[in-house]
This record gives sequence, C-alpha cells and structure tokens, in this order.
Amino acid sequence: MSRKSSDDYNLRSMSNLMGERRKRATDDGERSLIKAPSSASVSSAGASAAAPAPADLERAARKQFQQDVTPVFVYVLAVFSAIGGFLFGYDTGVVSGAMLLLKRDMNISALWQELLVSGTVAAAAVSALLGGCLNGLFGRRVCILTASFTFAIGGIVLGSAPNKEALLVGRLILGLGLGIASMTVPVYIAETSPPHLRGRLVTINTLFITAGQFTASVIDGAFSYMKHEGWRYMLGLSVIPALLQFLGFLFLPESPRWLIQKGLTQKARRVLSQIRGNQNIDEEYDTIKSSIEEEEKDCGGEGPVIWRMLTFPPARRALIVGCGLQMFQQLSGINTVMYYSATILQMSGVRDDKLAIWLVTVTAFTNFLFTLLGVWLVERVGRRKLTLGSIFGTVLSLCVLSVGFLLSAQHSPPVTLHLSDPTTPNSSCAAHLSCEPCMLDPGCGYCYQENSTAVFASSCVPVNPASTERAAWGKCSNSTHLPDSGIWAYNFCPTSYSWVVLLGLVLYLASFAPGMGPMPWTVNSEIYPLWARSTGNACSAGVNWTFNVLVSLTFLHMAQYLTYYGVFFLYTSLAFTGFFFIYGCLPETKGRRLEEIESLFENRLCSCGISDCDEDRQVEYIRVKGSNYHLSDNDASDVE
Ligand SMILES: O[C@H]1[C@H](O)[C@@H](O)[C@H](O)[C@@H](O)[C@H]1O
Repeated sequence: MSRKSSDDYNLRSMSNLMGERRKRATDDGERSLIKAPSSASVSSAGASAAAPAPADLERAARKQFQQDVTPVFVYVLAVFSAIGGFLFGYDTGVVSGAMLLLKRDMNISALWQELLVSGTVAAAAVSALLGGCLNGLFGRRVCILTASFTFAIGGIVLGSAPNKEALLVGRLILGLGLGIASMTVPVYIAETSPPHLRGRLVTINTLFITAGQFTASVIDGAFSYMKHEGWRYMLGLSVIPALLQFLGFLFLPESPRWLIQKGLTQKARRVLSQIRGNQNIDEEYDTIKSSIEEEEKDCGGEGPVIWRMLTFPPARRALIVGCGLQMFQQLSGINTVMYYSATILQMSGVRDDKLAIWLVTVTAFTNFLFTLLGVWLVERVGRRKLTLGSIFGTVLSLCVLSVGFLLSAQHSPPVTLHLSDPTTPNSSCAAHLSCEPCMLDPGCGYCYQENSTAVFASSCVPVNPASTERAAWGKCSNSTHLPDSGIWAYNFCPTSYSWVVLLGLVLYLASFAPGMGPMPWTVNSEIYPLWARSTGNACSAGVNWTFNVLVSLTFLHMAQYLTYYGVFFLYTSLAFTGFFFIYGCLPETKGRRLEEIESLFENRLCSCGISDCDEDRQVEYIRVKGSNYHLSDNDASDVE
C-alpha cells in the first residue's frame, strides 16, 4: 500500500505544484524549462511536440516543492541537535592541551595519560551500541536530553576533580554521553528534515564536530598560559554548551517518525505540523504512516532487531555499507593526522611550543572550513560523488604525506656523539646511529642544535622519566634553555623535506573534510528503514568509535616497527581499499524520502555487489519499482 500511496502523494503534490507553477511562472529560465520539450522526452512519452519532457517537469516541480517547504523551525532543530556534535568535537579535542598542563600539575604517568584520552573513546564505543536500545525504547529526544545531561555532569566532575581517579571517572562519564549523542543526533536531524535539505542539515552536525575541535584548540591555546589549574577550565567549560542543549531540548519535540512507530499518531501529527510550519502535512503524514505499516509487515521476521537486520538482505546490505563507511573513515587516519599535526608542524621547523599549539588551531580551522564546503556540496553533487571524490583525494594526499615522511627518514641527521649513559647503562639510546630510529624509540630523544657544526655534537639520549619534554641528562636535560643547550626532539626529526609533509597535511584536510568526514554520519542517518534505524546507527557509531580508539592507540607502536612513513603507507592502502568499497557499495540517497531509500538496497547491483552504481541505473531501478518521484508516461499527461 505504501508504495502506491507514496506515488500518489508525489504525483498529487507535483500536479498541484505544476498547476500553480504555470500560474505564477515569473522566472524566465523556468518558463522556458516548462515550455521546451527535449526530443528524447517527446519520443519517450509519445506526446505532441509541445509537451514538456517528464524529467523537466519533474525537475521544475521538485524545485518549487523544495522552495515551499523550508520553515525556520527545521534549522532551529538542526542547530540545537548539532550542539551534540560540538560537544563531541570539543571533548575529544580539548584533552591533548589539557594533558600538557595535567602532566605538570598532577605528575600523571604515560599509562594514565593513555587511559584519560582513550577511556572516553572506549566508553563512547560501548554507549553508542547501548544507545540503539535507548533510542528504540525512549525516543530520540529523551536520548539527546540524557546525553546533554551526561555531558554536563562529566564536565562538572572534570572541572572539580581532586585527583587522577576522579578525572578518569569524569572522562568515562563524558564518553557515555558522546556515544549516545553521536548516534542519536544525525538520526533525529534526518527524521525531522525535509528530503531536499536532509543531507545538508545532517552534515551541519559534523560541521559542529569540527567547530568543537577548533574551539577546543583555541581554549587549549588560551589556557596554556595559566601557570596552574588551567586544565580545570579547559575540561569544565563544556558544561555551558551541554546545559544550553539540555534547556533547548526541554522545549523541542520528539521525532514524528518515532512517534508514529510507537502508535502516538495524534502527537506525531501535531509535531509534524509544528516542524513544517504552515504547510499542509496530510500527505506527508499519510506517506510516513503507510510506509511504517508496510515495513512492520515486511521487516525480516521475528527476533531481536540486529538478528532481523542480519537476516533481511536489504537491511544487511545497508548495515554493511554504514559500518564500512565508518570503518574506512577512521582507517584513513583522520585522528592520527589531527593529533600529530603538532608534530608535523614541529618537523617543519616550528620550535616554540606555544606557537606549535596555536598552529594546531590553524589545522583545526582548516578542517572546519573544508567541512563547510561539504555542507555546501552535499545537496549539489550528492553523497556518492562527494564521498568518492573525497576518498580519492585522501588517498593521494596520504601518498604525499608518506613520501614526505620517507624523504625525511632517508635524510635523517646522524648522531655524531655517542655518549655512554651514566644513569641508565642498559638504555638502547646509545646504539642509534641517526635521529629517525632514536626518535621512534619511546625511551629516547634526539638532542641537537640548529645549523650547528661539530661544536655541538648531536646525540641520542634517554628521555626524562618524569616528562617527555626533556632529556634525562646531557645538554637537553635543562628546561630553562641556556645559550649552549640543545633542541630536544622527542617525536620528530629536523628535516629539510618538511614542506612535503606540510603540503600533504593541507591536501589531506582539504580532501577528507568535505566528504569522508561528514558523509559516513549523513549516509548512516538515512539508509536504514525505521525499524532498523536506531540499531543500524548504534552499530555504525560503535564501529566508528572502536576504530577511532584502535587507530589512535596503535599509531605509536606501529610507528616503532613500520616507521612513520610505513604507517602512512598503510593508511594509504586502507583508504585505497575504502575507495573500491565505496565505489561498489554506496548508492545515491540525495533528494529521496527516508521511506524510499530502503528500496535502493533491494538492488544487489547498487549496494555491495558489482560496482555498477551510477545514478541513472538507480533512477531506472526505482522507477521500475514504482517508488520514486519519477513520472511514467501516463503520469506526464496527468500533470499536463
Ligand atoms: O566525522 C568526524 C570528523 O571528521 C572529525 O574531525 C573526526 O575527529 C571524527 O573522528 C570523525 O568521526
């Protein structure tokens, strides 16, 4: 029934619109569009020479339809929801700067640092998975309220933490909020947006993630000047946006789709008309309702949702696409690149720590700017082309980064003075012959002086157990840089090829941020049928967080065995594999109603089969299935 009613809805809407359109066609371009038939359409429709092409009619009608349905409230919902994205970016980004101060104030060991950073991400992975059940049971609004409340509590615990144990508790609480927010917000935005804006509004959530990361880097920079306790402000400030979102959501409505699914139809009707402003919502409401009823009959049988998804081919294909996208997003190394951008900048000759912190702000801002480009592009070029173009650029820029690291390693400066270690005689540092192996050894660092000749012999010396910012002994052990002391390079090597790495970094952000950054979230919010949406998003968000923690935790260890360029070549090959996955599996979802998208995954060709997935084939497929805006020959005369 729903396919039929969905067609009726689309045809009726467009017929009405076309009628009105003719009356008030003032725009010359569009008037000629309606009047001028294409030869192809004439022959295909078998109509007279003056008849408009169905595709042209559809395009004009769709454009008008879209202009008619964009009330401001839709943007208000999206922005308040996307504060969840802001907190995601802020809380994951701020910790690197806070850690520098915490190391000083609380003398935190390397293990505890790792726990404080990765504990949050690991907790997010678990709570994203649990978030699926919570969403199904209590709805999107309650989940967003819970997440913002959790963020606020986490921020308060962190800001007032008396010791490292309390810090860990605060970071774990934050992680719980992060997981729920990351899977709920895109779903809520997608379910409340009109189809023609859905991609853009969901992508705003990722824009807010990058805005949160940028703000975190600014706050890190500003509070790094505080002698003591600056970390309290850095970690505690997230309470403000969390409370803002909490208060906002006390007044914002539940997703109408969830309400209909739960049988709360009167309320759903009220909410839908509130969201759509003064539009007539009858047809949209009927279409959603009948699709949900049909889905309920046709959703893979009995048992837990995840089991039904795995055994029902269209839902299983959607799940593979959704989780695959999130996995390849993280395997492309975004968080390693962001996290190590300070190191990359130090390689390029930035020696001043404070300046390096501020330059990280520039990296974060670049990420934000290019995500903004993604917001602009997503409804113009569509999800598929944007993601493919983005991952292709990401592969190329990862190649540039890897070559930069390779050249730097091959021209690594030598160790000219091999000192025997007075305090730790068994240290491996004395054995390293050049900076590269010395820097990759976690126990050692390279001590040198810029442009020095033999006067200042460069050496590989053990790191100070209390702080990686100094050597255990020798010229680089002094924190107050004396005129004859050296430069301490703990995780980088001086190189004249740093410009290649810097170029790679800029290209990477420019390619990754518009597509691979936001599209996995956007696509996941729209590809699952309603009965599987919470679970599908929970799984894919869980995959995102799991690979996030895996990639960040393994980077340094892998670099020890594979070197920096080895690891970046590995990311290159993983991203290259991702390109083929996306090429073969990702259908175009632009402009379709959520209820139509499921049918894209009924087609084996266009979802994880052979790579033949171009838009024309999809359009044809859906036309044959009779579930799209496309007009058949008869429909064209209806519109006339
Ligand atoms: O989409 C986001 C975004 O690209 C962020 O910059 C990144 O840190 C996240 O891990 C990712 O999920």
